[in-house]
Amino acid sequence: MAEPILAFRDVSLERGDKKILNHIDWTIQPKQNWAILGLNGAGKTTLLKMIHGDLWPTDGELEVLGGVFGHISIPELTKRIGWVSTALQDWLHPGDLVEKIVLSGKFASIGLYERYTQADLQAAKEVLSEMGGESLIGKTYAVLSQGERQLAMIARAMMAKPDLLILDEPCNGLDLFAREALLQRVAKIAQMPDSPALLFVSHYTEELMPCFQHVMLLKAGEVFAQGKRQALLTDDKLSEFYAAPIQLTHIGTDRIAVYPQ
Ligand SMILES: Nc1ncnc2c1ncn2[C@@H]1O[C@H](COP(=O)(O)OP(=O)(O)OP(=O)(O)O)[C@@H](O)[C@H]1O
Repeated sequence: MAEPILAFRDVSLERGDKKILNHIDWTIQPKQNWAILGLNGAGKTTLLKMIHGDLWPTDGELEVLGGVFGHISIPELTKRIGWVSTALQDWLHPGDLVEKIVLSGKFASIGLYERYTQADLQAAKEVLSEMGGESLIGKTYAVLSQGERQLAMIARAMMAKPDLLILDEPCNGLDLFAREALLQRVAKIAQMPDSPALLFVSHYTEELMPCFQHVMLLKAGEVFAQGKRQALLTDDKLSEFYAAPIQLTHIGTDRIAVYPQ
């Protein structure tokens, strides 16, 4: 059997006397795309930082892209992981051209410090166009809308041809239509023949596109439930998860929205 994209084996993380993540057992198999839902403070960002090698387990074993922490080079690992989050945007240089920001993804750098060729720059423009951002070529990052910035971030992540693409609340700050466009883009990436494994973190069930067939419900640092979306995105399971009465609305045939009752 092919090696998993990642495997948490009884992983915990403590800071002082606080258990931030508690006995996490979770495996992503190749060709699976996962979504993580959890309330504020559930531990989602901490979990992602662990996958990216920014935080290490205090207990248990963590394997990512075929390497077990403690036996792999973290800088080599992070080159294989694309990361899209609005937090990352604060680090970018707003005066840079969008295509150069996309190209920087190849070198996993903020700004361009490595030598690059015109062919590299052309490849960055092609990735940007492939992601639906052709009209952004030649613009500086500073003038882009939030939706356009997120698209550029996705192109930047894809530039490195990652094996795993983490989308950490990528719809933050997007209007209804920009959000839907971004979600459709994510669904298209999932359909690409050489698509990376996708890991999508959100607070909102309506953002979980059908390409996310697997879901983890994370609650207070523990896996409340994990598995196929049909089993988890239900009225009963989600009201138990949120410990509150909810109203669940179907959107089309395969998406749902949830509101407090
Ligand atoms: N270094 C740390 N020391 C102590 N507590 C921490 C540390 N880092 C995170 N925490 C706590 O761990 C919990 C989980 O934080 P985390 O940021 O992972 O949650 P989250 O699910 O991403 O939340 P949000 O949806 O609000 O972004 C929070 O209660 C947070 O205060």
